[in-house]
Amino acid sequence: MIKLQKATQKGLHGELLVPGDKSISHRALMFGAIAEGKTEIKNFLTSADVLHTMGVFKSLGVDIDYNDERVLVNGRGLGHFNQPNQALDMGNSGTSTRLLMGLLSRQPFDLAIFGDASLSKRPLNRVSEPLKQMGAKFELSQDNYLPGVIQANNTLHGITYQMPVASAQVKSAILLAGMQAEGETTVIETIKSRDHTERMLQQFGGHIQIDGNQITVTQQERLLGQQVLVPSDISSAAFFIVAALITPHSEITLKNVGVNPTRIGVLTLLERMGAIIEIHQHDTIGEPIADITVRSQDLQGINITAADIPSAVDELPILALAATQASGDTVISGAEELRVKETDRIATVVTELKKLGANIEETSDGMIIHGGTPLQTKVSATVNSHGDHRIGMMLAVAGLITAGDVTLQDELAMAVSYPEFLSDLKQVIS
Ligand SMILES: O=C(O)C1=C[C@@H](OP(=O)(O)O)[C@@H](O)[C@H](O)C1
Ligand SMILES: C=C(OP(=O)(O)O)C(=O)O
Repeated sequence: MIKLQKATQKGLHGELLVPGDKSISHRALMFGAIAEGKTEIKNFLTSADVLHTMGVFKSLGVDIDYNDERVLVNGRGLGHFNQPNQALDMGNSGTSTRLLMGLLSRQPFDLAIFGDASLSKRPLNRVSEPLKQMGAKFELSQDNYLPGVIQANNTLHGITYQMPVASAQVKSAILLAGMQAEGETTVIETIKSRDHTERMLQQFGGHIQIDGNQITVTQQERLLGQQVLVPSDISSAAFFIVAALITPHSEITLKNVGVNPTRIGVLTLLERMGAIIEIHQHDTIGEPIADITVRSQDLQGINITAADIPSAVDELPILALAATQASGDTVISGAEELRVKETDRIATVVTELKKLGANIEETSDGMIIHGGTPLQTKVSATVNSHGDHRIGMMLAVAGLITAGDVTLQDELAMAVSYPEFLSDLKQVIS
């Protein structure tokens, strides 16, 4: 439990390099492990979720060496893992679980998998169903949840799969299995989700065909170890971008942020709300990177609909906070996916922001935020992350501008994606 810091009259200032991208760090370990030769990863995120992916590969016999400068993965090639002598711990990480169910769906031995209480409530049939159509075998609690077993299996075959839900985890699981399957595997998306798996497969020398929202892979002969530079995580930068926008007299620059077009929904939505965001893009290979500068600014409410959600899915809690300070209403719809994240993020955002005086209502697929309400507590308020890192960080940003004392419970959840968040926040408070 901690007492949240407030912004001063001078606002928030400074330059920050937020940690490496979580989605890309998971994938760099995965591709490094199945490639031949060494993969060196720089600006790797050492947060709890990614360390669970690393732990899984160590249990599977992959030699991984890491220090503050870099991670070195000694790849074993596809299908050359050792049988682990314990169940694989996925912690709190949906990305580890779902991507590894695809990557490990063709192994000569059973793999028991488990996760924490939150992860054990998150649906897995969205990946197990298409993977079973490819020949994979799973035993899951109530056919849908952890704990479970990825059963021994030596053949996979390609499928064509029209995605019923916009999810990069589902798409990636199918592609990672498709790389080990006979024939072609095609995934068709209605709304494009983050494409880090596709980009990294290309970087590691794999074959992939991308035609609009249709992605096809075939069995990969061999992938070769690479140098991977992980951009700073836009999902982490988003907390500082909104903090600067809603705290008077602020100006913050975020360095080397990943601005992959499938991830920048938070920037385009804030721009629709009236924010002026300076984006200075650098030349890079693989993933685009930019320095982002933002100053405090008046915002207006907007409508956020289903087509906007995939590229901003993890940023909706912090966007909801921005909307409490905008003039007019913000209506978020088509966001039912938020109900199956680390918490039901529609319910937790609404419950916790109400404690700080926000005028916000829950709907079945989103929320309505009546903006322009100053955040304040009568005397003091205690808010709770509910064990969800993004809810904890959003509340810490809300605390900056809330009149009255705010205490945050379960702040340690932030370590899932951003262990140094509170000290970085302290650094920009003038
Ligand atoms: O593929 C990924 O790395 C992720 C995909 C998203 O999940 P869904 O695929 O469930 O939308 C996102 O919420 C998660 O934080 C990371
Ligand atoms: C939803 C998230 O992650 P995951 O699905 O990997 O647990 C997140 O980081 O907000």
